[in-house]
Amino acid sequence: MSWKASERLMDTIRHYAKFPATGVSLRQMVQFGEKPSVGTLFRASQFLAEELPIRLAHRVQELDDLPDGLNEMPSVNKVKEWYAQSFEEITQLPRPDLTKDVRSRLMKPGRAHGRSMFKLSEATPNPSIIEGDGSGWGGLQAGGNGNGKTRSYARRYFAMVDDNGDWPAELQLYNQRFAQTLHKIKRRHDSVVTTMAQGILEYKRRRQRMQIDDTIQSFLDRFYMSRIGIRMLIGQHIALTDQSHHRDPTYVGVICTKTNVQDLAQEAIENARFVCEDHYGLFEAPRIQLVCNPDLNFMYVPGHLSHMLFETLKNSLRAVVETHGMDKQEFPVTKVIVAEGKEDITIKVTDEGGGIPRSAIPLVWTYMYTTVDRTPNLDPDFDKSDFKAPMAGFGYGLPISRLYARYFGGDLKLISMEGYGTDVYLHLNRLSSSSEPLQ
Ligand SMILES: Nc1ncnc2c1ncn2[C@@H]1O[C@H](COP(=O)(O)OP(=O)(O)OP(=O)(O)O)[C@@H](O)[C@H]1O
Repeated sequence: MSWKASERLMDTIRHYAKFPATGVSLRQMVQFGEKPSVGTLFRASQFLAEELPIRLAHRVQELDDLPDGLNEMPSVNKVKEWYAQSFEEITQLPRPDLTKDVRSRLMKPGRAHGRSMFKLSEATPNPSIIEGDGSGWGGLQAGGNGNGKTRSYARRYFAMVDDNGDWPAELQLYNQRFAQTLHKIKRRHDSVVTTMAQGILEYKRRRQRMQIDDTIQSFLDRFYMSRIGIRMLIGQHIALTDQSHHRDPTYVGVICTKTNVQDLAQEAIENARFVCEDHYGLFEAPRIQLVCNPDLNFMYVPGHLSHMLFETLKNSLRAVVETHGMDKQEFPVTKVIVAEGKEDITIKVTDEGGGIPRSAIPLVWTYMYTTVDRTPNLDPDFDKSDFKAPMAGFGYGLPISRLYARYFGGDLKLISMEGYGTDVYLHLNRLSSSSEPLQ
């Protein structure tokens, strides 16, 4: 790798890291509707052009400050450079000069077409931003065309703007270029989880540690949670910008306003059983029974839900096969029960896979805890797609799934009866107005 962060860039990063991140709720993310206008997208780009560097800067700083030599591990450094490089790409992207007229149109609220708008909570005001330079851009950027003065109106994620009349071509062009940059960044960060895992392995080997301590555990929780948020905002923005092909009208970006739980659960069951058959060379994987109202729909990110279900089901199937023996004719059936409440949709996965000893329960939430004998090779290409995983092996399945659940205000809980089986409760918050958890 030839790219290296300069001291000047690191200074800018340290400056951005002083600002708090601004949370965005699922509800705010869907306010764009199916096809946002050029002006509305441009406003979102303005917000992200500041918000993403702030979030990236926090991570660079935190990676830099990791204790006990963890910050010196080659893979940890590699991840840090990716964050710094992405920071630079966003902050250096040339921005269009806006005429006074365009600026005021961008500031004028538009009308929602025939539908009532959700009431929006204000974004966290940024104390370091001074009102009034009129450039239409916030003033955080030290490089690029930032002129040193600042204003605050751009610090809002969703704002429907006045769309009467055409927007100048530069706006559209900028939106496209911004989305392309985000796309490149998203790809760069595809293998962050495995590369960080590699970094932790390097550290464990160097320090001869069996487990990671609480500081590192909570760092990883924060780090991966932040990654989910960054990828959510990036993925959402790319999907909203790309309006070239006809999309399902129930989708707003990567959010589906009518995520059908039964369909998704059925698909996750099939995938987990397939992986299980493949891994153990079974003619037929243990069966899984699904109890779910077929009409149950709610607003969620299908990709996240698939991931959580697939991970927990895989764990159950593995436990069932390993407890009862691979050559067993008939395995006990794992049950998936979906309950619909006003607040939560809860999915319970009940298996008869022998459970987990009580002393090991806290460990299942730690990164790198697994009962797989040999952790598979950490192939950097392994998680090129966000939601693919082998049968088992890194000890990331449960902690990462819990982060996905918590990201939108839900949770993941596990209760075991050692000697019998395990119940996993996946709570999904259906109100979805909770803001992102930011540390
Ligand atoms: N349903 C279950 N029954 C019994 N043990 C389980 C169950 N779910 C998880 N475990 C235990 O918890 C450990 C950690 O699970 P986790 O999903 O985090 O990692 P993993 O499955 O080992 O690897 P991967 O990162 O590929 O998911 C497993 O290795 C297993 O020992």
